[in-house]
Amino acid sequence: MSQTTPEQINSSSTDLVDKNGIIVEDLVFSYPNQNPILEEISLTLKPGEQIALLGKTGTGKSTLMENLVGLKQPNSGKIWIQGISLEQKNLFEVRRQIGFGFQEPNDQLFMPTILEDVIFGPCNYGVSPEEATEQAQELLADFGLADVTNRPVHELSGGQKRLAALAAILALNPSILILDEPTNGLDPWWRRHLAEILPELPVQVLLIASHDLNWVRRVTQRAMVLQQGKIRVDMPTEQLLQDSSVLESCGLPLDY
Ligand SMILES: Nc1ncnc2c1ncn2[C@@H]1O[C@H](COP(=O)(O)OP(=O)(O)OP(=O)(O)O)[C@@H](O)[C@H]1O
Repeated sequence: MSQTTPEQINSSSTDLVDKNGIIVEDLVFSYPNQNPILEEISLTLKPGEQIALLGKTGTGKSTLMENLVGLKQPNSGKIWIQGISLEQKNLFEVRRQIGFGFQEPNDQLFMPTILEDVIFGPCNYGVSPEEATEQAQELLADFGLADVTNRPVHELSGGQKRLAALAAILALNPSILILDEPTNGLDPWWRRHLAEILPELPVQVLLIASHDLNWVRRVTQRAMVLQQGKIRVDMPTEQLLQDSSVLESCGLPLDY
């Protein structure tokens, strides 16, 4: 069991280490002047789990993930990340734990070059520029981007931007990794390589939203399907992908 942080000691009695991983209780979220897109969602993602978040286009996967990382505020409900209640006063500490990959890398890369993007987070958390630069260059080389580290972001391909965004996330050594459609724009070699490296990362919880069902099968053991505001299916990924009737009923035909 990990050590209790000062935030946990100072927080209410419910913010205890037994809420490690991700815990969501009765989360409701709606966009302004709309019916809730997420309705009383409760879930527990335990340390050690690798989970797929599936669902038809527009069901709210990105919205749920953005709630989990504090980018959107639920109408009601509670979220704990690694035992820390997700609320304004804890946001800096919680965000330190989480790596979040946006569906659109352009939403993430905001510095003139990808090298600056990758060193931004570590420097923000106190790593020296020299150390951050050395680590960033290694990470970018690992992602096949050594030749473009100083090129303006807008000159990179879609796949290169996605890999650079992933390098920027991993530079912070997150304990929770949440990725929104991480294979979009990647060629088969990189899709396979990601399938190999993601499960080996030293993260406690890996949560991936994807429409790439066969890829998800290689990376996750548990799959949740979001449908009409609720988690309708929560079962082993392999079992779900062998059950065409459940997949069809969730609007997720395997062959397309
Ligand atoms: N800023 C916003 N304001 C109003 N509605 C929004 C906003 N962002 C998303 N939505 C709506 O919320 C719903 C859920 O969107 P979301 O992007 O979370 O779905 P998704 O499951 O991630 O979809 P996809 O599989 O296409 O990525 C959609 O109907 C979308 O149009």
